[in-house]
Amino acid sequence: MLQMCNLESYPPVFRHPSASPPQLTTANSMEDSSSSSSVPIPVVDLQRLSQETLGEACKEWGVFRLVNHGIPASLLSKLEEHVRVLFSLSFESKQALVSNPLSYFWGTPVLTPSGDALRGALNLNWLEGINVPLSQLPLFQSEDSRLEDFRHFLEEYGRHLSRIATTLFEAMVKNLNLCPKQSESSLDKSSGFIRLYRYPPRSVVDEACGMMEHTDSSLLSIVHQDQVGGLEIFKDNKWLLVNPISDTLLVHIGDMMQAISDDQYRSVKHRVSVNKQEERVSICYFVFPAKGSVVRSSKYKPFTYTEFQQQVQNDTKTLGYKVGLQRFRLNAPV
Ligand SMILES: O=C(O)CCC(=O)C(=O)O
Ligand SMILES: [Fe+2]
Repeated sequence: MLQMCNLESYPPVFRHPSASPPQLTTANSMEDSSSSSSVPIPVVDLQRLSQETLGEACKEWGVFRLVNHGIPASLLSKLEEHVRVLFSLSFESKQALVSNPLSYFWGTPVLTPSGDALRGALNLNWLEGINVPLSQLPLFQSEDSRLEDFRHFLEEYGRHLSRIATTLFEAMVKNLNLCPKQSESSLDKSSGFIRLYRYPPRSVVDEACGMMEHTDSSLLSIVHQDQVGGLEIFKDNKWLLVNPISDTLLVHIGDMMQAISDDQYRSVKHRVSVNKQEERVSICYFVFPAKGSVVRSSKYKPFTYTEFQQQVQNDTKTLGYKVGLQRFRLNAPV
């Protein structure tokens, strides 16, 4: 039986009883897909930043939990509440209300630079999302007072995320002994965007996939997930469940950070599984290098983020998935 409570809020393609997300697959026979509930993901304290903990987390894991991040718990809970209310509106209302520069999408997390969904030929990701380019958020106007409040909370949350990303990035630059100029030219605060996601429940399929496995193209990604959980990371040939801990953010190293660290830091592979009973909501932030600045690395050919993004889009269109950094690796097998 379909457990979605508010059926008309879901995109039509998810409502049909026979519609199915793909199942979570195992990448190879060595891989154990069973998830563990007590994964010792490293914890980084933003108020007392330890270079040693940070460096180890980025090198060994490519992901860490962030505590003492300075975001008031009340802001996060109000924002999460607004996200739930917004997603619970009818599909048609969301299409009408979520307008430029925001965009509403479903079935894929890959968007074109103008915010249109880029669905690969292959698999439907069991999610809907709202894309929020932070630098353009002040342009978003709505007569609806709920959306005005929502914009206000997003702006406040965006300011915190930009502060956190800058602090972490500067610490990473130090940790990697990169020249300090790298810090100015590499993290472009105005590139930051927020993705709000809702993953509908799906009871008829075991191990249903909400978001296919991938690495983020960003420098850094900062994730807040609700208490439902479902995010999994790939480590030592195993998929590990990242159980939610309230008031704790999750920071992922992205592809751009892996490149500028000369592969010392790991862009962590992750995915999202679908809960059988409850919908899941997450609020994710991504930040990038300035589009035109050249990413230099001893491991990759020099490239700009624009070129990287273009390649990801082409691969998604033609192959159905992202190849990523491998496309730019020096001496990559042809
Ligand atoms: O929903 C989540 O927790 C993760 C989303 C994600 O991995 C992404 O948008 O790249
Ligand atoms: Fe991701």
